[in-house]
Amino acid sequence: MPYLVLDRLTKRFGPWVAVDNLSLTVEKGELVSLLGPSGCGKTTTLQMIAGFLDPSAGRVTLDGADLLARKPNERGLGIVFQSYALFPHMTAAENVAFGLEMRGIPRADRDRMVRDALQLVGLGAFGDRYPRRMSGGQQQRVALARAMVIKPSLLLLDEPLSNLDAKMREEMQIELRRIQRSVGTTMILVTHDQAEAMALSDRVVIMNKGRVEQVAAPQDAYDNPASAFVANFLGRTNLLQGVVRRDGAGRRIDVAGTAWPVAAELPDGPGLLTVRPEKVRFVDGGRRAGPRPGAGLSGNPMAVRNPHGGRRPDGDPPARRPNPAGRKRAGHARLAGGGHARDGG
Ligand SMILES: Nc1ncnc2c1ncn2[C@@H]1O[C@H](COP(=O)(O)OP(=O)(O)OP(=O)(O)O)[C@@H](O)[C@H]1O
Repeated sequence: MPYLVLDRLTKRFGPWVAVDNLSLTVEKGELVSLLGPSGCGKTTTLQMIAGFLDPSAGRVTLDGADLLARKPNERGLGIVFQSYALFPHMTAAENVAFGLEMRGIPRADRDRMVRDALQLVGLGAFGDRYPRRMSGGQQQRVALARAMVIKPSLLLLDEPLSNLDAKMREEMQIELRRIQRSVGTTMILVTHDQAEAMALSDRVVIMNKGRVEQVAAPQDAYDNPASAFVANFLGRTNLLQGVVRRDGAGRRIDVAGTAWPVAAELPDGPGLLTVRPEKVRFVDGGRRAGPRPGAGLSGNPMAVRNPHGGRRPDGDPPARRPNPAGRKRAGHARLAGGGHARDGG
């Protein structure tokens, strides 16, 4: 049974639907990111899990129990926000200890737990330091220690690294992943940063206008985007219009006279071929013109979606190696490079 289940979760603010029928399951120990542009409903989803917002419809269960029936402070969740929200008049250790005190944990246990938590986030020597004398990254580590010290059944992270400079953010990403792996805490991370989600997550939930576009492992979402939105949102791509149909060799998409193999489930009709710029190699009449000897239009993560129909069903990935021979292949490279590529060759 999945550990966390969001079942058709919906949040309306008046007529505005911020989260629309969102369903998701998360396994114990997973780190899943909610990723999407500003306003797509990531924080609203997190706040419904945390209990700060009541859903308009839907259910949330954690380890089989109905989470919505519990008050926020009875849910056993850890939460880390973008702003570290530390008490400025308390040392790092006192900040971490605060939640334990509230829970009535005896002093001796508390001291040991605080020490362990600060150690876990690499701040073993900083217990006596006040927040104002710590860097942003260190303050966020204290906030993380404070959330982890209660051994939460689920840790919710809302843009926790977005206040940090680029270098610190990268360090903290590595640190967060290390901590998550070593402790095995189930985590939901809200971020609008594609690279962060790709680097940290077991799976990403790509959201758009309150709805889920795709749930997949990061590389899979990049290689096999379920929609044009996902293809565009995760890195750069060229979207080429074509027509999906079946011919003697199987199902293909015809783009400007060249047929490319695609997943068998795609419906007939208009479709989009996505070609990542880094997968394009140029050739000239079969002679080498690109960086790799003998390479034509190579690689090729590409996915297709019928823009007027449903999404590509999960299952067979798109064909890996389109192989129209010789000049035809070169023609394709020119089409992609000359017509659409922003970074081709
Ligand atoms: N209290 C509220 N009242 C009315 N509308 C709201 C309220 N809270 C959020 N919204 C709207 O719901 C939508 C989703 O907001 P949400 O904060 O969940 O987006 P987000 O994906 O987290 O965006 P960001 O990355 O900018 O934080 C937005 O259009 C927002 O304006």
